[in-house]
Amino acid sequence: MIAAATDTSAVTNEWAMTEVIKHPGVLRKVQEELDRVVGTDRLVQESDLAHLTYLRCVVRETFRLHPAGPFLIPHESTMATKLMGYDIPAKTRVFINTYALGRNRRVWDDVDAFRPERHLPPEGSGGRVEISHGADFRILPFSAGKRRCPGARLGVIMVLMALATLFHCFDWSPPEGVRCKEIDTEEVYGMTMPKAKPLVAAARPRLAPNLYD
Ligand code: HEM
Repeated sequence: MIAAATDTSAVTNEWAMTEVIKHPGVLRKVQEELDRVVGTDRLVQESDLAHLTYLRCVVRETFRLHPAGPFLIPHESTMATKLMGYDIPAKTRVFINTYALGRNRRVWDDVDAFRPERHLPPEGSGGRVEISHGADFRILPFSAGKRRCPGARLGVIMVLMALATLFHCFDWSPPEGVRCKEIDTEEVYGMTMPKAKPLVAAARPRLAPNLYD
């Protein structure tokens, strides 16, 4: 339970930080939105999160490219079934490849590009960006159905809150001598899919000093 809650959130945060720092244009848009929604004279609160549309797109895009659970938890079919022409006998061990789902060229264009804008709801629709699978099941960061992650709502809040605070309070850049586009995105497969090498980045405060007390 503790690993299911902490490792998944930490891995997601590190991937989101990596992709945003690698793409300074995205960082600028995230910070513009934070300054517009939160302002610069207070810290982010949980009630702000629903209004951070672009940051929600960043998290959804992070889940598309770097799902914390690349093969979910193995499941077993309880009865024989047919799926897209394939016979699946009862008691078959089933793995759901969420990594491939997020990079499926029949579903997504420009699959390797980190482009949060692709998740923006149509202009004027007032739609909220769904971070879980939503109605279209095009990503499955928390799985779906009866064995779906029971901590999904909390997980989304934890990830959004951490990222919003880190991007609101600090400017971020790669360490001296490294260019943004050189930040590596090598991953390691396992129960979760962390970065192969931890992200190293420099933080500079961007709010008034009294907010850091
Ligand atoms: C960003 C954060 C999180 C992500 C991406 C995530 C993702 C997942 C995924 C993919 C599964 C497997 C579901 C399946 O295979 O069908 C899972 C299961 C689970 N998660 Fe999460 N999770 C997150 C946060 C949390 C939190 C905060 C908690 C608890 C407070 C939690 C508790 C669990 C538990 C108990 C299971 C096992 C459920 C079962 O087997 O029935 N998770 N999670």
